Amino acid sequence: MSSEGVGASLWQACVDQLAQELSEQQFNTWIKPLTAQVTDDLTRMTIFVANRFKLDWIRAQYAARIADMAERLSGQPVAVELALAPREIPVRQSVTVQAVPSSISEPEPLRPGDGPMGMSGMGGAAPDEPAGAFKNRLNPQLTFDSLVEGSANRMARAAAMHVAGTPGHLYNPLFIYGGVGLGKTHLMHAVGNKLLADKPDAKILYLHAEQFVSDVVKAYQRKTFDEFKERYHSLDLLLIDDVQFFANKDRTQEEFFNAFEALLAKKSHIVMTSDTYPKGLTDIHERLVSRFDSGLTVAIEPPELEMRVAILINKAAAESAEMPEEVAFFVAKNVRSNVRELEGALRKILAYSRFNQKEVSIQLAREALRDLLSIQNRQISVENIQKTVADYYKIKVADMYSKKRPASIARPRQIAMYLAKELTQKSLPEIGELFGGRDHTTVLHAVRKISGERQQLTELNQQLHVLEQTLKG
Ligand SMILES: Nc1ncnc2c1ncn2[C@@H]1O[C@H](COP(=O)(O)OP(=O)(O)OP(=O)(O)O)[C@@H](O)[C@H]1O
Repeated sequence: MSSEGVGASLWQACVDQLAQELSEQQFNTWIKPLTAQVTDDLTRMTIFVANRFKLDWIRAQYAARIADMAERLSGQPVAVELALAPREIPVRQSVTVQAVPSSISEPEPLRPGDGPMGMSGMGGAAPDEPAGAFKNRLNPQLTFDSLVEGSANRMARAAAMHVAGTPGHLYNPLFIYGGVGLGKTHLMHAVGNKLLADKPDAKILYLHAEQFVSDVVKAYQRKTFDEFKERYHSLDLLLIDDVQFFANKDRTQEEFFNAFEALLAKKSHIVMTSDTYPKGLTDIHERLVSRFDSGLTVAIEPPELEMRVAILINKAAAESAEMPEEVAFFVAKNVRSNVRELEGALRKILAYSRFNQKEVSIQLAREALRDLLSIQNRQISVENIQKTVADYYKIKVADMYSKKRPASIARPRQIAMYLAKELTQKSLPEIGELFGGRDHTTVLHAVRKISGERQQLTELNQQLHVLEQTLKG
């Protein structure tokens, strides 16, 4: 075992990466106190933890993630063991965690408020948070300043700024919707943080809809509805994330309706997010849906290329790292789905660069992202999209290139064109060529039509999700 040299720098690279991925509070509570020893051949890493409680927590929440990280950085599997720090308890107890793909190893998410959570620190209260203090659950890092503006979020951002500046007036409630990882949560925290900066006494609460459900359940069990009402109805600003989670929860919906009415009556502001626009929500009472829609409803779209580049450059600068523009373009062209994935790619590149002590370049980005790029190269070709879409809608693959125009064929063809634009790097003329030599304007029309309808038609949106998941494997 060695506590210096290449082993130590592997551990340090993991720590650096966790420092970027976790909130400051999570990092300071859980990761900072750890020490580790790594064998010189980098096959085993032993992490020392102060006590059993912490050991269990690290094992459940971080061990597999660290193993995965170490494997990516060193290019070989690293067995991660956890041990009680010898200082406290002399007998060493250890658990072995093998590096496994992160999709499998990712610990079950906790309910917000139960413990530390992901990067944005949603509801992540450390166990030793003082009892009784009013917790607004805002993450101070998620501000307007750190949110890159682009056409994808311009309207939502402007509305959110307005609400933060003059809450209780226009756009109440503000309903923000869009796909995963596009910055809805960030925007909500930004509203809260700005209002808090302007009015430090304002009573603000950010919470995930699931936390509200769990608060209703607790109030039920403990017969504490008066306290519950007191707490929610007295707020100046309620920020509630992912309200689609209220589906089928009648009592929650009733309590939310009451809180909603009480808050609006006293000119408190409500900001909500969801994965779909209000009328697209399923299993939520009509009276609530119509309330959701009674202020301003705005969408956040996936960021376009230039915005993705700007986000990468900004985030790298926030880490005091160099990100040449050509590298940012390379990454932005390859990671197109959402900002969270873009951040993940950036973290991999920076960790890889630090660990290998190499400057960030396209070549380095290619190496750091090789898994991601090989998945893309392997799986998503226009031919693959055509075949998958044809199978899904039960038409012949040949109809993708044919001139036939009945809707039962033309529509799947347009969907396939849309997916080809979304999921591959082909240009419009190239896609047109692969669809039986069609003009690029035909492809552009299809892309615009399907992406517009996707925002309005829940069923189409769901079908596209299924197709995307299938194609991405
Ligand atoms: N325009 C942007 N500028 C900078 N960072 C952004 C931007 N949009 C999103 N992010 C970052 O991307 C990550 C994902 O964003 P966020 O958690 O707000 O997404 P979301 O839309 O709430 O997703 P979900 O529906 O999965 O909760 C966050 O770290 C956020 O800070």
